[in-house]
Amino acid sequence: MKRPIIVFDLDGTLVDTAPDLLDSLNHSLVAGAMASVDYAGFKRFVGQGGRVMIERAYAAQQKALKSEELDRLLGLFMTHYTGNIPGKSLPYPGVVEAIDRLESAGYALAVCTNKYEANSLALIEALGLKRHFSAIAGQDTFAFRKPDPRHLLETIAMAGGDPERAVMVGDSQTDIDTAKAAGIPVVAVDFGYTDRHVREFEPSAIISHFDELTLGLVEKLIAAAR
Ligand SMILES: O=C(O)COP(=O)(O)O
Ligand SMILES: [Mg+2]
Repeated sequence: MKRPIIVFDLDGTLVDTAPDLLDSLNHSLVAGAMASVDYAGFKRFVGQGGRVMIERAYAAQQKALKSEELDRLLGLFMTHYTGNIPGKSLPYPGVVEAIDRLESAGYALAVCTNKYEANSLALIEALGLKRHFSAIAGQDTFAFRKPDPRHLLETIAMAGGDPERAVMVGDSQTDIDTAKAAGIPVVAVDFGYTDRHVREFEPSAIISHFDELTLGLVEKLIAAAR
């Protein structure tokens, strides 16, 4: 029997990875003779993985970027980021308790992220959370990635979850658009990485702390979606 499932985004939702992503982004930008970026810039550039983050930083500084140079800088970013895992990254307050609560109630848990799969696995493992997740799918796990709804639907399938009893939890427009396109209710956290408030993207619900991700809320969202 397929299980009800909660699918989490990773960066900015389950784990506050900003300090490490920002350090690695700036490490690669400085190597490309670019100005480094601050947290506000980072929040605009993150969301589609390292390659797009570097491309967006160049575009914001109106600098041309050849594809070989992008490959080189992405390599530097990846080596720096991967070698530093878990760095300063920590789960957001209440994540561990929410995981326990949902698991005890019979929900399968999964991660659907635009981070690379290897980095996602290494980070979740280093934080001691891997055993809780039935599937961890990154941007390179399938041939498509968020906002393509198949990334979410295939993650649910990989985890043995029931798409009719599924909820996505995310921090960005990408997550909200993905879930809506998949016909799955979506809870937005309002503390993640987006330069516009998540309410503008009209998620099914908004929470400001994982304590608010109650069984009552997910049951209500699943019932309303059927
Ligand atoms: O690292 C990124 O760019 C995005 O990662 P996320 O999908 O887990 O938010
Ligand atoms: Mg995110």
